[in-house]
Amino acid sequence: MFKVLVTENIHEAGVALFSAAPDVKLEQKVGLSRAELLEAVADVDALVTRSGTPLDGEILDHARSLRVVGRAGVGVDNIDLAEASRRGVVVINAPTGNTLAATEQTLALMLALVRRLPQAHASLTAGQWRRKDFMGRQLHGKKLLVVGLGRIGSQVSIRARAFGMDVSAYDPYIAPARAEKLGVALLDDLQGALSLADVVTIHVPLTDETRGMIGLRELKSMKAGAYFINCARGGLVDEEALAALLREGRLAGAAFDAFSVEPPTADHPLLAPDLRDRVVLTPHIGANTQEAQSAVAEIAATNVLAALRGEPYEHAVNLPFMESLLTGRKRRYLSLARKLGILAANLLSGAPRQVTVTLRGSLFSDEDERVRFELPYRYSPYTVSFLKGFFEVHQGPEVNYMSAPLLAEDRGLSVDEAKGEATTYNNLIEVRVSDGDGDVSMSATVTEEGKQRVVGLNGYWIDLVPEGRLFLFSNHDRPGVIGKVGTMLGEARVNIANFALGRRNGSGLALGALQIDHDVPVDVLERFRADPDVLWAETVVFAEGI
Ligand SMILES: NC(=O)C1=CN([C@@H]2O[C@H](COP(=O)(O)OP(=O)(O)OC[C@H]3O[C@@H](n4cnc5c(N)ncnc54)[C@H](O)[C@@H]3O)[C@@H](O)[C@H]2O)C=CC1
Ligand SMILES: O=C(O)CCC(=O)C(=O)O
Repeated sequence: MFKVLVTENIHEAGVALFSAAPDVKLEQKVGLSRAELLEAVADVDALVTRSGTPLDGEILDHARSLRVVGRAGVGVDNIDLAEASRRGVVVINAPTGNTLAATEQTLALMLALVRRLPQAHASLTAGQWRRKDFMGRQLHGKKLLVVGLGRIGSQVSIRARAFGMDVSAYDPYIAPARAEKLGVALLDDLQGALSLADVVTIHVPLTDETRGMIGLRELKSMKAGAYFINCARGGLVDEEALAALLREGRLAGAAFDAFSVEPPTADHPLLAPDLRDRVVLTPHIGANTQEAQSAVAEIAATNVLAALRGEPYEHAVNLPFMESLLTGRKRRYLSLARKLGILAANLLSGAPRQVTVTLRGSLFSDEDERVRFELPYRYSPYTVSFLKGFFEVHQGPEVNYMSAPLLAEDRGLSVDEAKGEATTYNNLIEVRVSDGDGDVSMSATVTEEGKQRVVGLNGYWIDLVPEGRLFLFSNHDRPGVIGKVGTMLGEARVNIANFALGRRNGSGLALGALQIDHDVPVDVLERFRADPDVLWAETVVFAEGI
């Protein structure tokens, strides 16, 4: 039975899916204090939230059984993604469900702002009839700047163009072709773009990069008499600076649906009584339509249930890739990369400083492995899998695909990736990892029959099956060493299943790799290491099922 806790009001469409699930025990507790939330999360498998439940490290610490967080909406800035990832908690959002609701709210705010509808309404309902006081501006022919041309920004652009607006956008992360298709001019300089627009609307997520991206400098770059709309997130815009520019009359008006503190306190700069004529403010209701709420709740519930049940699901925001979407062949390489990580962690003597993963061959050239993890962890699945294997040797099996890139970051391990042409093998993964003093290099492939092979180790060509228990050593290439290995293992009653040797011509050194059926006793290993012909020796164990 999965215990699912819903901490906010989500639409009945989502609640019904949980209630109907025979394997779910549903609890809905809305408006919990922090102390109550800490207690309530203790034994839940999944949490479902909207934007009002902050999920930070402390709460995640209390949620010991938590595996999935479902966010019935888009923005996940209320969830500490890194902390969730470190604990192996998958965060799933519902990015498509409320796009049109937020779009329509933006247009509603824009119209309300330029025609001063809330002020006119308030005046009329107060018994006044002041037609000449409510002289507005028309949108037709005006320049609109859309900051963030994603789902909502695109839909806003389409509608603004239908109003006869001249639309441009600032979004360094989208393809120019996309803007072109929308009939939107893509500008690459934010300050310059701001200076041209009559109306600016922002639709970016709140991230470390975007926090405060519209500060005093940016607001001052805006055209005199322009309008600013924020139907995205508080924290993107310096509200204090905006209020000051509105007060000076430099900007004509601002409409906000989201605030840096929600609900905003009475002394919030945009709530100042002298600005009431110039602002339109709504209490974060951009996604509040029946249709959007029903859609996001259903999307979130469906995917949370699938994730709990181990079935394929969509919209995980902190998973570097979906293993189930990779082909069988790619999954063989994924597991091979993890084994290279295990091998490297056993062979490297110091703390890792730098790793380079090079993928060679056509298997790695397509784009279906697009990494969706938050910046700066946009690594290929194979790099992530290598890191997982590497860290699990010393950190234990709880290291997962989400936490592995974070562990690299935490430990100051610099990760580089490269792609290249294949040569001897159709596809090949090469890894070099260094600890500052020395390094370990490996290359590995999967044969046509699907067999994994390590074909290069520290510059030696070798043919090593990375399975079960391995005994690896490097030695002076002199007669008698192989005999000593056989005698030593025989005396310790360790059976040899496979024996691979590599030589580097002219080096006078050789490398041996044996597959063995049992562990080598520690004293036997130490005696072998002490042999003057032996440079180093290690045993490596690959758990079954990797
Ligand atoms: N007021 C409300 O109730 C709602 C607010 N939102 C907010 O709107 C945001 C946008 O939602 P979607 O359009 O669905 O997201 P999206 O992910 O489709 O679009 C975001 C766009 O911002 C761009 N971007 C990221 N960093 C940028 C930067 N530094 N400068 C310029 N562009 C940048 C991205 O490239 C992307 O194209 C959400 O993250 C959420 O915070 C979403 C739904 C409802
Ligand atoms: O879910 C909410 O409470 C608001 C919607 C929103 O801001 C979002 O989806 O990012």
